[in-house]
Amino acid sequence: MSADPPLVLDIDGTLTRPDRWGIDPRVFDPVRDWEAPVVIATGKAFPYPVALCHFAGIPELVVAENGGVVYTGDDVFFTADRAAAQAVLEEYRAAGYDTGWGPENTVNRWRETEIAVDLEQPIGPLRAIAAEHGLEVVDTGYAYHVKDTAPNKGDGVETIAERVGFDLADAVAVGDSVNDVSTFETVGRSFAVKNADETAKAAADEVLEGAHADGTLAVLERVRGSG
Ligand SMILES: O=C(O)COP(=O)(O)O
Ligand SMILES: [Mg+2]
Repeated sequence: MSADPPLVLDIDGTLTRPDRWGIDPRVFDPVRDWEAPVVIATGKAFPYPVALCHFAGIPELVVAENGGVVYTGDDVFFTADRAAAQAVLEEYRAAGYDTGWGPENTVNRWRETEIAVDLEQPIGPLRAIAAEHGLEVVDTGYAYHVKDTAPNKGDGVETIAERVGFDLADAVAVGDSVNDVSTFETVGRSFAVKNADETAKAAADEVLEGAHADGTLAVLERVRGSG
């Protein structure tokens, strides 16, 4: 029997339940039993994917903060710092807005290279202030990410592949939004779940019939043993 291909999985919209929030519990078993590296590549802050790997019982191979933080299991790489995004937030606040997460939010508490803003907040002034600072705002459908333009998930996945020693051409990625496009461009086979945004759908090799974890689980079943 041939080996499983290396996997690159996004979290929100990809491993989640059809009602958007929370990991679909059905993904834990196939991910834990996967006989190849599984990389979690997310826009969420570093502790979230680390905890997901921990509780799933798999090695911690993590691209967090849209590529701002990369963890190979041995080394942590930071490809941006938070200062510029923090300055954008201060200016956004001075203009009368805020992140929308509340005063003691856990969304940004451990975020080291970018700032996330709730989708309910006005994006116009956020984009304008970010642009003045040379930063971009990425809308994942789950948050606005104020970030340096350089980091992306795909480069992070490449760093992990080099360190762990797998071939990117063999890897399979599943994702749902614009922040997964760089991943899709980096791996051999890419899949967008049905709920994916138009940018992710256009970049993927294939758009799945299943939404959220339904789509992802179907891919896992299909590519298992095909590596
Ligand atoms: O943090 C977000 O906005 C989305 O997270 P994701 O990249 O895991 O989908
Ligand atoms: Mg996502």
